[in-house]
Amino acid sequence: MPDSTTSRTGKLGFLRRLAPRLRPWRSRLVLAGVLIVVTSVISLAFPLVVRELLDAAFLESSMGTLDRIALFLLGLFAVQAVLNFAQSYLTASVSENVVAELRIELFDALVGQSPGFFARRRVGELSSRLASDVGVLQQVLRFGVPELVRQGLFLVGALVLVTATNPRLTLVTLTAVPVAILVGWLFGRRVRRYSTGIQDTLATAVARAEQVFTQIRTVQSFNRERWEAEAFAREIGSTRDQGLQRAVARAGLTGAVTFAAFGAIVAVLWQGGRLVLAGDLTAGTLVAFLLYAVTIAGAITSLAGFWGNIQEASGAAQRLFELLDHPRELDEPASPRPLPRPLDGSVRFDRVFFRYADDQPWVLEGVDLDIHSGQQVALVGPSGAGKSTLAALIPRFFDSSRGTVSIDGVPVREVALEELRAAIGVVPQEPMLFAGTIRDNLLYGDPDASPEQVEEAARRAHAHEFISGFPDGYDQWVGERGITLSGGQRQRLAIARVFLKRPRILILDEASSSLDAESEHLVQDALQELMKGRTTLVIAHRLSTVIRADRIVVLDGGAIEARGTHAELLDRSAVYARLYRRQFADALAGSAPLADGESP
Ligand SMILES: Nc1ncnc2c1ncn2[C@@H]1O[C@H](COP(=O)(O)OP(=O)(O)OP(=O)(O)O)[C@@H](O)[C@H]1O
Repeated sequence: MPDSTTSRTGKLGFLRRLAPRLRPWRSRLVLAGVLIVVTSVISLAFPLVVRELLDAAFLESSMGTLDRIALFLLGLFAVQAVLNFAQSYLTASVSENVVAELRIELFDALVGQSPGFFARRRVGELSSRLASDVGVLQQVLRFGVPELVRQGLFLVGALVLVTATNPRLTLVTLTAVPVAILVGWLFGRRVRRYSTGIQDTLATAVARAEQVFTQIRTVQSFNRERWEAEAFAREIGSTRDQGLQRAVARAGLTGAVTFAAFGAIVAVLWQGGRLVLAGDLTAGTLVAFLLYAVTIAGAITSLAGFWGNIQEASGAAQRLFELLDHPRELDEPASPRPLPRPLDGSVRFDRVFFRYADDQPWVLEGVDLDIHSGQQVALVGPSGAGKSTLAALIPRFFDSSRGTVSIDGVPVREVALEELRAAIGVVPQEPMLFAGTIRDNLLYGDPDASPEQVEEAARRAHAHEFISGFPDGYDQWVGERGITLSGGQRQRLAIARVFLKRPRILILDEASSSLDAESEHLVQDALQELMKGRTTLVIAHRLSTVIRADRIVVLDGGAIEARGTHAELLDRSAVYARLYRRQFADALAGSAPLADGESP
């Protein structure tokens, strides 16, 4: 899903964006640059030494000179090897650091985005960007850029040296250049197009795999393993096909450029051979010349290959920077207003309108609601009435489109997000845990809590009993999303987590699915304990909750239809009476929740 808001960078534009990230590593880069120059000079000197060696051996028939030059060459290459090693280490250390920072920066940018941002994207795709697009950039930084510098030096150096040796032969060598440029331009664009396609389909495939793994029970219960595997295979197949097309484009690029370059060498050999035969050139000079021609040919080939890499990296970088540049939908206030201390915890909705996007219908239309400090308000209404949406506006998971939500008289938009959210505890309908130990999950509520505090919170949430029953107690491992626990256990851990957070305001979304009577009782008890002394907005699905609440608010079609106590509403609100009648049959049968996911 492209982000239209971001600027498109040019092909080399990403290097400009990377430059500030390279700045802290200036000294290492300069040193690496110096090493590249020195090793390149050694390589460039090689043909000259070879000329001396050959001419000394063959023209002067001097065995001593031959030995000395051979030894000198060995020493020179030993030095070059050491310097190359140092240069590789330096560039690797810079690229590893820069790429790690880029990944961290991207994660920071993503984790600060609103739930709406994630609702519009596939999570697996974002993970893939974080892994593979950044990986492509790493390759270019680590190998591509140093090679670009080295081969550039080879090209210029060798050209200068051959021109000094024999300008006419140089012209023959240079015939390869326009051919290489043309071919590079033609094939390079294709390489980029296929690379972008590969990264995109790979991201889609990874996103699909991730979705399947996290919802494996749904997949298996519908017997869709084969079907999912085939869909995955189709996407991977498309990646493979594009990979092959890219390989063809690349091979075409390299092949054509190599042919042009080596064609030029043959031309030099032919022309130079005639000069040697005519006595205008020594054999040593021709060999030196040939070595330079090979160097030039190699440089042109490498630079063409590098062009392909650049095209690929540019596509990856573009997508990364689009994500990095994506503006936050929820901005931190420029000069945040502090919440009063101590916080009373009153919540007020003032003519609040909300829709999820400009082209979508209103979900909330002019909601006015006052929740006094310490009050328990039950929000009821038919499915889709906007109850969860209303609750989500308090911790600013979304911003109201019009109107104001405020806490103790301070609009939530003007409070620093961290302070705002620290004041609010949320127990969702289906609490999710993280893969880790029970303790890790509880500490999410307060990383600094002592083991005693953790246990106290677990006791108050009626979780200590079952935790103690586990072989590893608080260190028991719970699987991905807490899959190894029962629904009721997960809910009680989620409640304990909020106990540790000690928020002033609570948002509860009651589970609409039924737990067994015992488990239900424990969860209700834990929630009652949690609500004590806190301002609570509970999206109610149970009669008992509604009856206990200080006030009931009936939401219908995005507007408040009625408010009052249970008895008042039975008289006054047709919507409530209807919800209640449906609930009544269930209530007689036990404490089962409402049918159709509706509130009473
Ligand atoms: N992220 C979203 N993007 C677009 N529309 C959404 C989004 N989330 C909810 N909606 C829509 O907003 C409306 C209100 O949804 P909401 O979840 O607030 O209702 P609810 O009263 O909590 O329902 P339920 O009791 O079934 O949970 C629905 O029509 C729903 O389709």
